[in-house]
Amino acid sequence: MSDFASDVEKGTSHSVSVSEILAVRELDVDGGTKDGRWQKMPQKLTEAYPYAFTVSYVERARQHRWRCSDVTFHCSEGALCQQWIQTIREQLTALTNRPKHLLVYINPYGGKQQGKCIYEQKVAPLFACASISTDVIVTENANHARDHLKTEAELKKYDGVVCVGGDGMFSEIVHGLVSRTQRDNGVDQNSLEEKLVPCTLRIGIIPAGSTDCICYATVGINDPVTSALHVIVGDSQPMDVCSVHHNNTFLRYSVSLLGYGFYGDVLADSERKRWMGPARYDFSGFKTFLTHHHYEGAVSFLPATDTLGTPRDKTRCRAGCFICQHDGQLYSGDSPEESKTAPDVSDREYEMGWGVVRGKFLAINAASMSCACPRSPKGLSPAAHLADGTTDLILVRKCSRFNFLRHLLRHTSKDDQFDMTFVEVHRVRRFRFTPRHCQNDSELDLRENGKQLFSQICRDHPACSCSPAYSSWNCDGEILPHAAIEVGVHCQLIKLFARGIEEQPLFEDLANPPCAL
Ligand SMILES: Nc1ncnc2c1ncn2[C@@H]1O[C@H](COP(=O)(O)OP(=O)(O)OP(=O)(O)O)[C@@H](O)[C@H]1O
Ligand SMILES: CCCCCCCCCCCCC/C=C/[C@@H](O)[C@H](CO)NC(=O)CCCCC
Ligand SMILES: [Ca+2]
Repeated sequence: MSDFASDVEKGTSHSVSVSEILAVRELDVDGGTKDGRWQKMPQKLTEAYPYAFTVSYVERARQHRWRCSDVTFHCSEGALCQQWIQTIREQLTALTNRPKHLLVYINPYGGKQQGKCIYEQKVAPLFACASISTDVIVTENANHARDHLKTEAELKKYDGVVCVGGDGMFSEIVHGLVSRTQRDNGVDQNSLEEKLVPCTLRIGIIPAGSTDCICYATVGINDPVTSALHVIVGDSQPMDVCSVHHNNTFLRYSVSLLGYGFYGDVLADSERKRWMGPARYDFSGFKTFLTHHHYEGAVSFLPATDTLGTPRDKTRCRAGCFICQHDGQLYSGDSPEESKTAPDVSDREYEMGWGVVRGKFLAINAASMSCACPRSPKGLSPAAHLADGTTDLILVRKCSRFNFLRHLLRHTSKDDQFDMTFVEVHRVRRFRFTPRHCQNDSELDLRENGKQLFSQICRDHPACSCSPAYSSWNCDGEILPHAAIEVGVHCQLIKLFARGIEEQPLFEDLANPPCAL
């Protein structure tokens, strides 16, 4: 290296894995790069080492953030300099997991309506630097991206799909890709018994929504630059997808939260307040908490008895998760923790391996992943796994407002939100919900009429404390039209440009990172 000098401080060292190099650029003697960028160089240095190249690489910053850093190497011989550039380029080309051509959908109306600006200012320059070419579609209406992917998009041209938006926008991409894959392979989505065919294209999420829990729970932070860098290095994170059915008819897919009662009511109320932006969830959350409605019905579920780990253990799904690497097919040898610590199950019946719980519920939530988000950094089910083929079914029975508030607040602290007598949680592969007052096909009519009747009565009697018969299902931020549903988990049906949350080094001193090459 005697023919080289780097612009990194003398005496420090810095190693970068090739897999985290983003690009290498040749510099002109005057500091300009071939792609038009310009860099100031000390005159003494350029005299002794007139040839130079710059390596852009991933640098880790605080709280799971990734940043793009540059280091420039100066060289006295042009041929040697070219050799280095050539060798690094060859190494980068050999990384076959990296995308070269991407299809990008931008929702200009998600979150704070910053999607377009976030993409153009923070993401597009990074993709260009890494020589990734893109076809960009700014959506014109809801379901534009879904329908384009389902029917028109020439998927063979691409190495992945990127969505700029929130969980709802991601859900559109999932619906488009999964439906297209099943259609191309002749698989009937309506049958819960059918094994769905996994999607080959990976999906990248550039967070620009209101909750962005899928990004947060797979990367550890909602930061567009970090997510773009995970796309560039070609990360891959498999994810479970739930299919939701009603009367043997497919309704929707869910990757994060399926919530009836509290989260369904929050969503139904918040949809009318989209103009408020992300704050609509705080407003509707508070309002729904005050209404304190409960809903009666029966939940049947097929417990995942053959997996290692339970919803109450302290292990967390992190990058390279051992449990997810085995598709959730591991058997621990111990009896499941839930059978040791199950709360009052007096009204539960076991039939053919299925459990049944009947009662009045404030919330019925199924979390296929932790659902961690800035509002709740540990999430609805902190020990849930991204890709183990199970979902955590959380049943919150009717309790006092005070106790429900304690339960909700525990989502924001270290305390265990499941350690309460009125809460139970089961790791399941399938479940069904049947609301008490409807068990036939005319459910929807009954529901619509019932809702109208109820809201009329309650408008007439504002102090009324009774609950309506039905809530709605919140399916990743979309309202479902039916209360009675059956749900099955499809293990690792999709893949993201992510790697799961990386463990933080114990003694990280990021204000003073080690640096030199
Ligand atoms: N051009 C568009 N006009 C109107 N709606 C759109 C458009 N493009 C997408 N949508 C819809 O907007 C809805 C919300 O978008 P998105 O998920 O990006 O933001 P959000 O709801 O604010 O965030 P989150 O889902 O994280 O809470 C999605 O369900 C999507 O179908
Ligand atoms: C009174 C104190 C209350 C404190 C409670 C904090 C609990 C927060 C848990 C948040 C869980 C989010 C689950 C993710 C759901 C997403 O699929 C969906 C679409 O983006 N978002 C919501 O439904 C938005 C849901 C927003 C709920 C508030
Ligand atoms: Ca899961």
